[in-house]
Amino acid sequence: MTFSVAVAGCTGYAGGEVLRLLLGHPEVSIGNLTAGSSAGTHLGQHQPHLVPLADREVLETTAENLAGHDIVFLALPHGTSGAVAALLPDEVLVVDCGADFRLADPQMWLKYYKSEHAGTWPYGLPELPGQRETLASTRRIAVPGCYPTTGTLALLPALTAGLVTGRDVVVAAASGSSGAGKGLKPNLLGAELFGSASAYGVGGVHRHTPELLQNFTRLGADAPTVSFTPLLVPMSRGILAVVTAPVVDGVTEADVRAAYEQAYADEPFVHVLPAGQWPQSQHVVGSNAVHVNATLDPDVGRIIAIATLDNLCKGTAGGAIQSMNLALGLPEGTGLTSIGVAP
Ligand SMILES: NC(=O)C1=CN([C@@H]2O[C@H](COP(=O)(O)OP(=O)(O)OC[C@H]3O[C@@H](n4cnc5c(N)ncnc54)[C@H](OP(=O)(O)O)[C@@H]3O)[C@@H](O)[C@H]2O)C=CC1
Ligand SMILES: CC(=O)N[C@@H](CCC(=O)OP(=O)(O)O)C(=O)O
Repeated sequence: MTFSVAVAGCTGYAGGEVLRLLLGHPEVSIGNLTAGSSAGTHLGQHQPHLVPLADREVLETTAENLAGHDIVFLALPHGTSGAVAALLPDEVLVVDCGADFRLADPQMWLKYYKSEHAGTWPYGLPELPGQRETLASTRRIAVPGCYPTTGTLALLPALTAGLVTGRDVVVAAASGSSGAGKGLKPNLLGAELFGSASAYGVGGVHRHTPELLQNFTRLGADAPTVSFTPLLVPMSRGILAVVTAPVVDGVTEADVRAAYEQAYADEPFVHVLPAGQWPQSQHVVGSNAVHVNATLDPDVGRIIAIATLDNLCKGTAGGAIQSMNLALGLPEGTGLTSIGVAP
């Protein structure tokens, strides 16, 4: 049996990557494709790389067009998914790539998104303790933001092993421009982007800050604090996060090494690099892999953890399909690869 899938937001970067991966997934068949103002056009005009789907008509995003499928992916702008999801039957597996259902605290939603909170769904990060069991029995999945996935997986072993408390965490993460979606933003025009690196969302205002804190709490931190600064760098895909945090007294380099190797020993997509080798975004492009490494800076008593992933793959569509597989009872890695493209 194959599962039929509809994709809303098929003309965007996230929707396009969902479709690229679904085309290689042996257990699904691709049904209706919908978007917003592009309705009535053909997918090939927007996603020329998805050749087998080039002649598909892009439909309007309505309940009727999304009905009759086993699975619906929503790859729509923030604040759009809630209304669409409300129209879908409970038995349909709905996977939201947007932020609408990620946060548990409505006050945090209001503070960072400045709109009404749509609700909270199971979080699509299987690497969190106990999360595979939760995902296995759900019909609603909130796919994490790309920075929170990277920052959380960078610090997870240190938090779960009790090497850090989760206070005074600093995350600086550089993203490729596809993270911003297809819509042009002033700081993303070609002349400003290429040949230049820049910071944005500075001063604790980026909406992924509460998502990082929510994840750190989930990993055992008591009242965590984080200073998160996103950076835009001239590459199309990829995120590289540098995460530092004070270690508790007595933690050694050997403790750090052991914590990372143990935490990820059985993870299919998270790879701890050999000691002294540091993640590079190029190595995970096109794959669902996360490359991680960590060390101790003894002079300042801080752990330095570095992680990289492809923002459109493990950071969005790949992570979404990994969680989908769990919810469908399929092997978790179906249709996904941990092998990147290099150089
Ligand atoms: N890019 C990334 O790395 C990541 C993105 N995400 C999330 O995925 C979602 C999509 O992001 P992304 O693909 O980057 O964005 P894009 O701007 O590239 O694509 C947006 C998509 O939504 C459609 N759309 C826009 N407005 C509406 C509407 N009112 N009704 C129906 N469809 C609409 C667009 O269709 P049309 O062509 O008709 O305008 C397009 O298909 C966002 O919530 C984003 O946060 C999550 C993690 C990472
Ligand atoms: C470079 C860039 O602009 N990145 C996006 C993050 C994209 C993402 O993963 O997050 P959401 O799903 O929450 O949109 C940003 O900072 O808004």
